[in-house]
Amino acid sequence: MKRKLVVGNWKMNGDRARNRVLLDQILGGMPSGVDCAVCVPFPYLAQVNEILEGSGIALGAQDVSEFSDGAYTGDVSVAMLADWGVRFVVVGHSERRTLHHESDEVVARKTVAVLDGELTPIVCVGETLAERESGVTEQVLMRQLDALAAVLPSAVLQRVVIAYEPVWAIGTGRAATAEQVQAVLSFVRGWLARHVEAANEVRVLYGGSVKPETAEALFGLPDADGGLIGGASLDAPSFLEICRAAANTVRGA
Ligand SMILES: O=C[C@H](O)COP(=O)(O)O
Repeated sequence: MKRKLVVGNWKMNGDRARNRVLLDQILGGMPSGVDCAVCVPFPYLAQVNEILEGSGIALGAQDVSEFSDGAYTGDVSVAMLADWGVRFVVVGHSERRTLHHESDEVVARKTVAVLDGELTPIVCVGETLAERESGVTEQVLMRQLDALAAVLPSAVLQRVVIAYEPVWAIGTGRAATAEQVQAVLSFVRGWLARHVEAANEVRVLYGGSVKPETAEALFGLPDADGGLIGGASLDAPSFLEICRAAANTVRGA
């Protein structure tokens, strides 16, 4: 059974002093048997890279430009992220899709850029509450995933991490039920089976109000390979407990 991956997405939170305290606590309690990354705001990449040096916890970013360089004021390229030791890049988070109007095609092009730069994209997909209630969850996921397959050959697509994040569960305290999550993860796995050679090797994460109390049940689902954690990743005891839950689901299997 593959190790689970737990990724903390700090979103637009933190400052140098708080980052140091949070990471010292996390580094002091990180269990073995789980892969872990933290995706931090751009200004803190250098600081966090230095703190994480040699720790086994990977550094991640929360967005990237689809372009390699040039007149793109305010944007950050894949090469710049790699320069600071970044290994994972969240792409197409629903907050960027909504607040920055990122289309499926933009998300796909950013994913290509990340893969071209030899980093690992964590591509977020998920439906809104209105879409779920209208019964079009699978169509939405299919559209978001098909946009990736349109620009990525199968062998390259194999290297993405997919994060299923129902928009209605993000930051709301209302996590999807285990049944709801497994149904969608299995749909994603089925899509992968049609597009890549080794669908079971691709990591598929769940994100949306994951808490220490719900982590083990969610990560223990047949198609879950870990989680993308927002709010709870800012609290070291909660994040560590979520990481332990991820490690336990593998040990107990
Ligand atoms: O990237 C993380 C997700 O948006 C989940 O955030 P949350 O755990 O605060 O609901």
